[in-house]
Amino acid sequence: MSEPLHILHIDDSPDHLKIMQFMLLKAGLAHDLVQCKSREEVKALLDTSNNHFDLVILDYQMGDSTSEDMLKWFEGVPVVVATVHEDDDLDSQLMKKGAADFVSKSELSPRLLKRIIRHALERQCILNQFIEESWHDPLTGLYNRRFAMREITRLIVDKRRYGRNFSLAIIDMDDLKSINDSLGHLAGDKAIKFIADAMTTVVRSGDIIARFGGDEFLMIFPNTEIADAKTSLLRFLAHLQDNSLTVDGKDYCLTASCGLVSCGEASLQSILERADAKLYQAKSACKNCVVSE
Ligand SMILES: Nc1nc2c(ncn2[C@@H]2O[C@H](COP(=O)(O)OP(=O)(O)OP(=O)(O)O)[C@@H](O)[C@H]2O)c(=O)[nH]1
Repeated sequence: MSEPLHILHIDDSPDHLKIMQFMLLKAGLAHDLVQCKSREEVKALLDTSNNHFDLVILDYQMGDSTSEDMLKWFEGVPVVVATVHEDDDLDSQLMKKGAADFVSKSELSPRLLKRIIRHALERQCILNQFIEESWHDPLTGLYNRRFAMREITRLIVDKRRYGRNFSLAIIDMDDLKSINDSLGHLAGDKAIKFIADAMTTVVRSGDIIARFGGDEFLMIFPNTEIADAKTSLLRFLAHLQDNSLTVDGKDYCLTASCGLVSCGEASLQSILERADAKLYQAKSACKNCVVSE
């Protein structure tokens, strides 16, 4: 647990805001505290700044409605729900919806608060490790297809909201089957890893590389026009030409084919279909090339 902790406390009662401030002080955890009185204040805070919080303490009853919907607003951050309700089922109901813990305001003490915060942070740390692993491909260490789909969907929303263009390429290794057949499956795995490392070497920070499946990869270029994305892909192919894979003391030159598209107002499905069509052209032409729209 790295301190000071950045804690966001949300409660519509001025008294409870003061009590929580006091409890946190007495709990003796080094922290800085941001407090919000309404969901509008929270929204504005999350929209306008680059705030990252380590922990959120959320009042269950906000005005006439409950704050259950707000549990989704803090992905990857533990949310402890505090309430005056004495409902035996409410805690498990809230945990199922993503709350890290639940505390009754009438039972709250600095000691209990400190324990709840520590446990919530430790559990979140373990959970985040699992989440991180679930986004990665074990062979290459690259992001996996599931992560890539989520990122593309996020970029499509960004494009609609802010007009930011992005480019995307599907990359398919050339002739992996013949490597598998002649050198064995382990050498094929080594070749896949070699291609993945080459991609990692040439991309700019901020670009996203994922293993799409088998010997196919995705390169996603946020805020990038197609000409710049093409330059990165050509750099990648040149890197493959200049560096060879060594298996049993022999060097092998690997190549790949790339289908590149610019992603304007389009759906995930149509972006992938268009990129796949360009990849097909690259494979049909001569392989070891980039075909773009
Ligand atoms: N070693 C290894 N091989 C894989 C893996 N995933 C898929 N493959 C193999 O990769 C090959 C991909 O075949 P294709 O893409 O159809 O053919 P290719 O030989 O790469 O030829 P082109 O794509 O036409 O250049 C198949 O033989 C798969 O069995 C993997 O994780 N490891």
